[in-house]
Amino acid sequence: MLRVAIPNKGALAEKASEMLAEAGYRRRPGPKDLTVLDTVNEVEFFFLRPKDIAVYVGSGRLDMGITGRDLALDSEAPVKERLGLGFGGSTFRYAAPEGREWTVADLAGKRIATSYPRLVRGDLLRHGVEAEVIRLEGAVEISVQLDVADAVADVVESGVTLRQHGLVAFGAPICVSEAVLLEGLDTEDSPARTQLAARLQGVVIAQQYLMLDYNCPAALLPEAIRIAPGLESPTVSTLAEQDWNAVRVMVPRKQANEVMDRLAVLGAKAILASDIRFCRL
Ligand SMILES: Nc1ncnc2c1ncn2[C@@H]1O[C@H](COP(=O)(O)OP(=O)(O)OP(=O)(O)O)[C@@H](O)[C@H]1O
Ligand SMILES: O=P(O)(O)OC[C@H]1O[C@H](OP(=O)(O)OP(=O)(O)O)[C@H](O)[C@@H]1O
Ligand SMILES: [Mg+2]
Repeated sequence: MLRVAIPNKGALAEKASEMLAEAGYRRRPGPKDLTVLDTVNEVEFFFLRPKDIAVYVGSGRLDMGITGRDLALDSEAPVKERLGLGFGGSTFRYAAPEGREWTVADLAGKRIATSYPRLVRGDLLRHGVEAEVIRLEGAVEISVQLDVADAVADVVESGVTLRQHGLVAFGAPICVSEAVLLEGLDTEDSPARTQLAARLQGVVIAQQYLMLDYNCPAALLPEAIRIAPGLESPTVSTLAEQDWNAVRVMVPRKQANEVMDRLAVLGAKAILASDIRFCRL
């Protein structure tokens, strides 16, 4: 039985559970259940605090886990990323009161509030900066106006919370994060482990790509394929109308409109984009 940790609450919990349900795994029956046994797929899920998940996986007591890359780094647990899951995206950044140009070197001798103390200490060490790291549980951005800290290091998603508290981010991001599927450093693949990773990858790709269908004069096909080359090679079939082809190709969701515009300008017709629900590549 594969033992897998899932966030029980917080920013990643709902999407992690939804992604596993899309991948065909059993849902948690109630919001307070701490374990779910999926006997069909030979997986037992443990619903844990996202901050603790890398610790459990690193200890070898659990085989895999879903949590944030930034949380896993801060845990310093011996784990590695098997797969990026494409949600829970954020950056982890220094920020300080607006009105002057800050650099990381300016943090020397300052008090820095954060919920990710090990991540911050490691980064300060790399920069050769000595500063006091103050560990807070949350609402870190308020610590500067309450004079508990001079600067913060925190998760930035939209940047709204920083702006609301008169702070500006500076320096390169300490971490560019997303939700990840983790496993221990020395792990052997089992059918259940390979299946979980492959199914989740199928959902990630299905969410990141669209299926594009279009009709195209045969003479324009090479140029059309240059515009949308697909993951491996587009499927090309012949239409009843002479010298026309029907083409089917996967395109990244973010580029879909631009690709459709370019195909239309080229002379393609009946360009249709549709969702992909699941896939195995
Ligand atoms: N807007 C956001 N706020 C907080 N965390 C976010 C956000 N967007 C993405 N994340 C990611 O979610 C993870 C934090 O999860 P966590 O459950 O600790 O969040 P939380 O909502 O702050 O929960 P709690 O406040 O109960 O600790 C990190 O990996 C972080 O990068
Ligand atoms: O850039 P933004 O979109 O504003 O998001 C980032 C903010 O959201 C999170 O706080 P959360 O609501 O989780 O509260 P917490 O600080 O108590 O964890 C995070 O810790 C930042 O404060
Ligand atoms: Mg939080």
